[in-house]
Amino acid sequence: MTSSANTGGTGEQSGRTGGTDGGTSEYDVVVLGAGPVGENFAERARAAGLSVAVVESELVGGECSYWACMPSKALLRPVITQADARRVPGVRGQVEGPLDAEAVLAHRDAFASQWKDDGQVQWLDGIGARLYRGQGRLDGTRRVTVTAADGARRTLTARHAVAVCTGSRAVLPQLPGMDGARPWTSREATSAESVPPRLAVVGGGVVGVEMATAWQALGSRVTLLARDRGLLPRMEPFAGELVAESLRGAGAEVRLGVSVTSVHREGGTVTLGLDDGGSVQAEEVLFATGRAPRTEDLGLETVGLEPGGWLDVDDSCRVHGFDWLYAVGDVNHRALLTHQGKYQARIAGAALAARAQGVPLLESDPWGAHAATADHRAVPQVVFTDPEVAAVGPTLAEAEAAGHRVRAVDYDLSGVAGAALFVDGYRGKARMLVDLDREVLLGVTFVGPGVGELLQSATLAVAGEIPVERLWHAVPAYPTISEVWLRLLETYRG
Ligand SMILES: Cc1cc2nc3c(=O)[nH]c(=O)nc-3n(C[C@H](O)[C@H](O)[C@H](O)COP(=O)(O)OP(=O)(O)OC[C@H]3O[C@@H](n4cnc5c(N)ncnc54)[C@H](O)[C@@H]3O)c2cc1C
Ligand SMILES: NC(=O)c1ccc[n+]([C@@H]2O[C@H](COP(=O)([O-])OP(=O)(O)OC[C@H]3O[C@@H](n4cnc5c(N)ncnc54)[C@H](O)[C@@H]3O)[C@@H](O)[C@H]2O)c1
Repeated sequence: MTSSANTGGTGEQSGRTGGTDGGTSEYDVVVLGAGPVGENFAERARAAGLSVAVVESELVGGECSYWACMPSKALLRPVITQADARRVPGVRGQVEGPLDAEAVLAHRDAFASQWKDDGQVQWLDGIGARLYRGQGRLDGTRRVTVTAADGARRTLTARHAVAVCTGSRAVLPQLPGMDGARPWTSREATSAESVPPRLAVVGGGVVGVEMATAWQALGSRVTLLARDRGLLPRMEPFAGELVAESLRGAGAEVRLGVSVTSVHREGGTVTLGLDDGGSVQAEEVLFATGRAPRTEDLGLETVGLEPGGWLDVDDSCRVHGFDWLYAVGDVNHRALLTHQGKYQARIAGAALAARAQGVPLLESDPWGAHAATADHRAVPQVVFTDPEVAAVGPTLAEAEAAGHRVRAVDYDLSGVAGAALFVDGYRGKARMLVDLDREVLLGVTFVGPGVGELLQSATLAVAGEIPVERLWHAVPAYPTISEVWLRLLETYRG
């Protein structure tokens, strides 16, 4: 740790500057990528008194702020509000018309900060981290080069650590015709400025179902094409079933078990060839077919790692085989979620600080301060569709495959007074998984309107390993949707 860092300064020590070679600067920590994860890692390192350089090639705030969480949820919030309101007597008649798409898109633009990062740059400045704009690449042990847009290069060296927080990007399948098809990825789906008359969505994962929900409600005729037998294949099957039913009810076409074999654009129309011999036409096509790590142009080969792959890490998010290289957030493929990446940043930041201070033994046991245990045991996720899906921990199939003796306890949410009051004709389902050997919960899934805000109660139960006997004393308020907890526990206890 440097003395300048302890006073809250940037701790930078500069070498030569000028020309296209901007010289060398030294910091305790160099962070590659200023998405939510890089920002949080930088903040933790600064809080520990370490000097920090952050390198960003696009916008400070990352994918999440401009092309993922923020704009997608700003698009979806009006959709869900309208759908809920239409199910409440006395309100229904007041919200019958279509959404005001122009206003929704403007609301989205505001939540994406008009794709400007001034606010987040100011925040970085406020924590005393130094921002370098440009493409960062590893250049051997503890060295990073930064190439700015004008080609100017400088070198940063790290006394303690380099943290790779470069996130992920959308993957496009290699299909005949893809080159000229100008498909949407999640970036266009979250930032488009007008509503296409018809939108084909390929992929039934989270991006596919959320964007199908948003654009159908904004006025597109959506065809959702999923190659799996159900939507949201990584969640409990009833989640995808209820979301598919609702999308169809909203007017979208949902086709399951079908693969796209070709894509062809002619003028304003794109035609998708399907493996069942059929075809689909639309003005735009979104490929929501998963993510790849942003590691292909990162200089990984200079430290003996393969470019283009996910970076495998231990529970402190340190790359296997290195004592100075961390990989945090999407890029390590543990859980591709903002909140989980930020959690990793808090854990990895604490581990880095302890190591920098020479602490001899880290708290690396499960649930210790330096082990991102929740990544394995308690990852929460909300899918912002209508109905919402909120889940934490493994599904029944995953728990059984992992060898747990488990009982799934199901409850129809329409039987809960708070749910019936929430909207007319409430449709939803809850499942909790009880580990029969320890009598604690392994996982919980809720599907239904308004369940997103219930999820933290389930996360507390799972991460806290609260015994079922004690949960019995956690009395849910009447008449809220959370009374489903009582019903689940009653069902379990018989
Ligand atoms: C449409 C969509 C919706 C989503 N919605 C949600 C949601 O509701 N909730 C949720 O929890 N998660 C959501 N996610 C996932 C979430 O966006 C990611 O998990 C999160 O952005 C990961 O953060 P990160 O910091 O690891 O990476 P990113 O946000 O991808 O940030 C990485 C940063 O690194 C920069 N970078 C990359 N390479 C370099 C380099 N060589 N040099 C310098 N800088 C570099 C990039 O420009 C970027 O700014 C969504 C994803 C998508 C696609
Ligand atoms: N609300 C949220 O928390 C939220 C929202 C959006 C995204 N995310 C995160 O972003 C990540 C990326 O989401 P995603 O939906 O892009 O990926 P995903 O991996 O969740 O889903 C991709 C889907 O595309 C399908 N697929 C892959 N290749 C295909 C092909 N060639 N043809 C047809 N289908 C194909 C897969 O079977 C899968 O169902 C997820 O891990 C998710 O956690 C989170």
